[in-house]
Amino acid sequence: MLSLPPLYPITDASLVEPLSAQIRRLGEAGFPLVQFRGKPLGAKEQWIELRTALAEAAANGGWPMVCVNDRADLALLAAREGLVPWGLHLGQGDLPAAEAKRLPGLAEAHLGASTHEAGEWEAVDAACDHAGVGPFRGTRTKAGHAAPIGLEGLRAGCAALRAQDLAPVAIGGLTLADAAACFEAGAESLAMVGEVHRTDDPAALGWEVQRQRWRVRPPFRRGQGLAIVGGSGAGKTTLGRELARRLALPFHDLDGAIEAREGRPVAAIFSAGGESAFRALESALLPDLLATPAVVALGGGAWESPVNREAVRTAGFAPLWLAEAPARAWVRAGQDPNRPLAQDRAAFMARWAARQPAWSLAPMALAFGHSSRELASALLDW
Ligand SMILES: Nc1ncnc2c1ncn2[C@@H]1O[C@H](COP(=O)(O)OP(=O)(O)OP(=O)(O)O)[C@@H](O)[C@H]1O
Ligand SMILES: O=C(O)C1=C[C@@H](O)[C@@H](O)[C@H](O)C1
Ligand SMILES: [Mg+2]
Repeated sequence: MLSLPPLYPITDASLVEPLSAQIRRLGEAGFPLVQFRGKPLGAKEQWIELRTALAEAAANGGWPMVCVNDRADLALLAAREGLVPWGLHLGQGDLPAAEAKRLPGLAEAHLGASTHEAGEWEAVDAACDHAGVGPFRGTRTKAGHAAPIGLEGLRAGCAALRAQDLAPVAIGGLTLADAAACFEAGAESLAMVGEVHRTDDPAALGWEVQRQRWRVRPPFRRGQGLAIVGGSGAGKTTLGRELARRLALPFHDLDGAIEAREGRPVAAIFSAGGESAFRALESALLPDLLATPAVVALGGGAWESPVNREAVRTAGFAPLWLAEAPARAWVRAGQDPNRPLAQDRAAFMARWAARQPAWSLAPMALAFGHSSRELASALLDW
């Protein structure tokens, strides 16, 4: 099943703040995925805002990922400009997902559907990988909406979607107080409009919703090995060391293990044999670190290799994507002399954007500005 963030913010076109500014602000707050909902604005304004938002995200490591609501035409136009959105969310009356998938540039886009009742829950277009389930309750942000489904409806909808391997997204007037019940009812993610724009601290809201999800569905089992993946400077080594200490498991840092084995720093390995020599060492050493349960922090590029991903899977380790905002990671790792691929900001961001689809195969952990210690505590609070 597709891995989604615990909280999925949606833009609100009734606000004075332009949609592109909302997306920038939510990305900076630490949200990896935001839905661009431009209704009821006209096509011209929606297009300007969408293009601005996608261009800004592209220059910032593909963060946040943007899912376009309703407008396959605008998603297509964006893709034609090389600004392929993360996904496209389609309502019951919009272009069918299977047709949207045929549009040039959108074959890889994540397609979502809106579902409101039995019948719709069981018959989602096979081209989709996630679907909204709602409305949970009546909401002022959507006029003429379907009847509220409440907790029982949500439970039935989520079960039907999960049976089709679709990630269920609860939606419709949700607040923080609903989070635990919605996750217990089977939601993978909570979509919010009102609550996320009402608060003056959306990061705190995102953090609390994440905690609720982990309490209901821990991202790994005690005793199970953990493989932390994500970009350079995300904090994998720091978090990994902290988690290992608290779990009383060994800690291995893949970069550190390579340096110990080779007797020289990462930068020296890169200058002597190039990136390919380093990648070969990564793949050769990783299985040793996965031999017994441990917390393993992978290097920034290690998860791109299908061989390494398969090694983690067959070892029974739980992968965890430390999904940090790339702008924050750059401040920490940028121009570090021992990080050869973190020297030029534009190249760092382009690489981050290219790697994000692979990282996002793993369940994510979001820091929202918290320290590694706080993140470790939240991850173990179950
Ligand atoms: N949550 C956090 N808040 C603030 N600073 C952090 C956080 N996590 C890590 N840092 C700091 O950021 C820097 C980079 O962290 P770290 O080395 O753990 O990243 P990494 O993901 O392992 O990077 P790489 O892939 O290059 O090995 C360190 O100085 C660390 O102390
Ligand atoms: O982003 C990358 O590809 C890298 C990140 C570091 O962790 C090291 O593994 C090395 O510098 C390569
Ligand atoms: Mg590291």
